[in-house]
Amino acid sequence: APDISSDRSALLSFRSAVRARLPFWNLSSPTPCSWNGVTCSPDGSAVIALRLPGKSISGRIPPNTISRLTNLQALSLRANQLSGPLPAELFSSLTSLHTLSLQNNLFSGGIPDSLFSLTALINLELASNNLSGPISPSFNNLTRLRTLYLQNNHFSGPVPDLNLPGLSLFNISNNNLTGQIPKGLAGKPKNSFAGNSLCGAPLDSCSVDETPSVPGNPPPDRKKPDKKLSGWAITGIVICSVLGVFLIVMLICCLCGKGKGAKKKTGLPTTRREKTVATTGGVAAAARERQKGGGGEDGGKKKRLVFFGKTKWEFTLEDLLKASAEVLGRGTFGTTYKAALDAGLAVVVKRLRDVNMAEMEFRAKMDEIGRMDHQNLVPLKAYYYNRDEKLLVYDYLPMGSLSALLHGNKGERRTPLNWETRASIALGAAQGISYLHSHGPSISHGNIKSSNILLTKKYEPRVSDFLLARMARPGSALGPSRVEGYRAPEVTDPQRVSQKADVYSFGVLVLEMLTGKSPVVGEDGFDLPLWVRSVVKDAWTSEVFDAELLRYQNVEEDMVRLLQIGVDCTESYPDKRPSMSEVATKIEELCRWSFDYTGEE
Ligand SMILES: Nc1ncnc2c1ncn2[C@@H]1O[C@H](COP(=O)(O)OP(=O)(O)OP(=O)(O)O)[C@@H](O)[C@H]1O
Repeated sequence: APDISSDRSALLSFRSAVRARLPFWNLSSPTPCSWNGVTCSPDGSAVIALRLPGKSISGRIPPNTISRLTNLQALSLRANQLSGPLPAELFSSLTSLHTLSLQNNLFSGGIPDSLFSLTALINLELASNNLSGPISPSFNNLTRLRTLYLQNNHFSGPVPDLNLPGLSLFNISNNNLTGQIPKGLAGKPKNSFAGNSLCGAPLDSCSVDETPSVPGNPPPDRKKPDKKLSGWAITGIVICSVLGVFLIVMLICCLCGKGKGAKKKTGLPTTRREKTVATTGGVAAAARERQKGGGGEDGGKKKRLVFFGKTKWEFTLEDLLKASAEVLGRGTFGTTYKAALDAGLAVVVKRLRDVNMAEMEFRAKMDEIGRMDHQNLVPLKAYYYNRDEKLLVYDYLPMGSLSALLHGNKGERRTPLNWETRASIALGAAQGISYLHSHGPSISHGNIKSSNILLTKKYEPRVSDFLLARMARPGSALGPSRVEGYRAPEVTDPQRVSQKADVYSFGVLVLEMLTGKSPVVGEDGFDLPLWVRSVVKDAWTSEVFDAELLRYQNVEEDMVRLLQIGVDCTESYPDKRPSMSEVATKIEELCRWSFDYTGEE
């Protein structure tokens, strides 16, 4: 029979064996049921869940501690520094486990067979460790499995044919897996398999030599020892590539030197972050081309940039054309460049594509955008219009976008965003959007997402790209894939995004900031608000937060409050969503409460 005092002593042995930042446990209490991270059965007779994510627990899981919690149904030790082999001892004793999360640790070696005896398992998360060896077909024993996360490890060999009807969240990306994806997994999203040497649906089909030669054969277990490249071959390839790139660069330089003034088909750089060769300037070449060619009727005033606000320094279109440009990316409305003007000033130029607006209408629209003036918006500095070329000029924000910060390279040089910064970014963005909404019920941003939240050096947010959504030609680039994750369910026409739909997108953004998960996961239909709701419903709330946020102790309750705001904003029915100004007020209250936010610079 369950005995809470023996569970209590098991927890205490665990606690003394790990010198971790464990939460406060009131040791004078006779039962552990009120201890932080501990959940008991309703009658208080046994510990059924232990959740200690992000508590700096390192080394091996101490034997004969957690394994004595034999009624445990949920165990999360994710985002710690646990190492050594996966705890086989634990798996053989915790037979009631339905959720096991050991994600983001340093476990190594293979998966012990005892794991496959945990037949009650529903959620299994072993991602982001150093696990290796094959993925065993014995996963088929875990017939109730709904989540299987094995990504970011070193698993190798073929993918077994898994026949688990309930499996909805599945990811084996970024391993060393090879061969053909079994038919049973063909319906899973592409991203689940990325970063391996796999072929077959949903990825590209296997080339002829990779498919079985006799029809009906099982998928080949591709053995490719002969395909391995020797160190010398790799060195050769690297040297050739470097030489190749060098030659191409030289060639471009020569062409540009000769071609000054001469017409080139296009001066636009094509690759991301590619620097164009000075003076032929990326934006320049194309714009100049159009001016001379199609835009011949333009004269006088029409050639000028129209400036807004108090600009200390006005530059001319010529200055812009002379500047060297760097492609920042291709967005919904065209290509975005960073242009370095003389005197060390940098601006961002958006070359609009697919905008077929009459001149009057376009200029009126620009005036409307140019009038928006708020500390949390990226102001439109200037614009240029002629029939074939429309340019928008903004300030350049050197810290880049929130999206890049959240999902960009998680290398060591990167400063993780702490709770205070994230909450302040959410607040500033809410205030910026709320300011836009205050200009009338028909005014909405239309394209709220993390790549449109730019940051200053002090990590203050500036919302960009506002009011542009309505300019996209119907059916043009505002394609579903890029914005889908943020788009409210009722939106059918991306040109008509209501304020309540903005609130929905903002809610997704808040959930993105808290979970660290990108809502734009591609064609796999991952729905961030739905996922957060399902995890919260399972009373598993602390599991949703980004591992980086879990370092910050004592703010979990505040994080849950912000999470609730994000959940409220993403209600399916627009009328149930709060207004943007309500959201801004709530987040401001939360910031004042959580870290003495004063609202002053
Ligand atoms: N003013 C700016 N300062 C610094 N980086 C910027 C600025 N404006 C845009 N960027 C960055 O340039 C890249 C391309 O931006 P762009 O707006 O063209 O595309 P997007 O934001 O990905 O999509 P969309 O067009 O739908 O908004 C993005 O990474 C964005 O964060």
